[in-house]
Amino acid sequence: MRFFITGGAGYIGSHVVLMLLDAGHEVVVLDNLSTGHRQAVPPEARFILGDLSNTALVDDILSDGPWDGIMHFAARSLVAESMREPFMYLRQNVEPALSLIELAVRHKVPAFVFSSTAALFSNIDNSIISENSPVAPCSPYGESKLMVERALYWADRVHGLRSACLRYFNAAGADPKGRAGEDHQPETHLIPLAIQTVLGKRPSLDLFGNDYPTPDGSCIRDYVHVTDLARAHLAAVGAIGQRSVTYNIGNGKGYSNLQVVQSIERVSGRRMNWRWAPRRAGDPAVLVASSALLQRETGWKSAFHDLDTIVETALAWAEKYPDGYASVSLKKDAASA
Ligand SMILES: NC(=O)c1ccc[n+]([C@@H]2O[C@H](COP(=O)([O-])OP(=O)(O)OC[C@H]3O[C@@H](n4cnc5c(N)ncnc54)[C@H](O)[C@@H]3O)[C@@H](O)[C@H]2O)c1
Ligand SMILES: O=c1ccn([C@@H]2O[C@H](COP(=O)(O)OP(=O)(O)O[C@H]3O[C@H](CO)[C@H](O)[C@H](O)[C@H]3O)[C@@H](O)[C@H]2O)c(=O)[nH]1
Repeated sequence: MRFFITGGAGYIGSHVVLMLLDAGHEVVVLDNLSTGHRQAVPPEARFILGDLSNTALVDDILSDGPWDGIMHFAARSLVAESMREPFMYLRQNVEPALSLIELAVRHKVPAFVFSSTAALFSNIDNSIISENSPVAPCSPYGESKLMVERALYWADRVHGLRSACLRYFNAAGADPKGRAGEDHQPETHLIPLAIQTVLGKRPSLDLFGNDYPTPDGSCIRDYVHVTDLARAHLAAVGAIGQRSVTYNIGNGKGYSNLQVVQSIERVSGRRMNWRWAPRRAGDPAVLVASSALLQRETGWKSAFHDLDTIVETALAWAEKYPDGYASVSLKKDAASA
């Protein structure tokens, strides 16, 4: 099969690219490298440096069909940043996505897979979140993803574009073979920051908020291994067929921010300095997924069930590449692309 991947040089996109290539598929990646890394895209994939908002470029790429699907990862994706820059988030996450959806319709692409998010939910009653739970984003980031989900709904109703909206809960971990990992500059995610702290690359870690309605007062998140997440993309393409689908993707188990610190200390065998800090704007207290629908309809099951096994892979990658992708050399044939 042949896929067009936006944001394939990013954390989740690069793991999906690896999985598609491993399965023998053909992949074309468009990425502006704003938060991604050229080294994250293997030479077996075609890499195009460019911005999604360049509609002429995207039109040109899609003209070179036929395609079996588009996977759209490229976005701004930081909850806290979106609370400071709401219009930038709404504009940059929604406008290029609308153009891409229109082009997918025009070029008759049979499947559109969209990176949606748990940030669609406020979850005020701290329940397990299913696809039928009420959506109520706590941040402009979550709102921007909801807008794109709605655009995809209308693209299906009016034009028959079939899509999969995959609502990832918290992606974590690294490729078990060590070929890709998480490297954001600057890093804002809890697990990589805590790993950098335990490895002595940061003096200490702030945990945002100890007054949430949870057992230890810190937020609870559902961490799903990035390779399990990648597998869900292949499963979703298989499920699309004659209809559009929406799936929540997590492990169904929540870990508090404090438990994340404890897991990293346990797995690494080292202690880290951390302290409580004020709440971070835009954070719901508890986000835990029910992925029962995805499991029932596609047979998907996570291979990494508990946080320690997820953390092990993230720690292994961080130890192998202490400066992230800056420590990874660009393969010779990729450098010329
Ligand atoms: N990381 C998570 O836990 C998580 C959870 C839920 C949803 N998501 C969503 O999954 C997707 C991937 O997240 P990630 O963590 O891999 O992020 P990331 O920042 O690592 O990857 C995004 C990639 O898109 C590229 N990009 C951004 N804007 C672009 C543009 N205008 N044109 C071309 N390329 C562009 C970046 O350079 C980067 O390579 C995002 O849409 C994000 O909102 C992530
Ligand atoms: O230094 C830090 C960083 C984070 N946190 C806390 O750790 C938890 C997880 O935060 P992350 O920044 O690691 O992840 P988010 O839950 O904010 O967001 C991630 O998962 C979401 C879905 O749940 C989104 O889609 C988003 O793109 C993705 O970055 C939050 O309570 C946050 O406040 C800290 O306490 N200290």
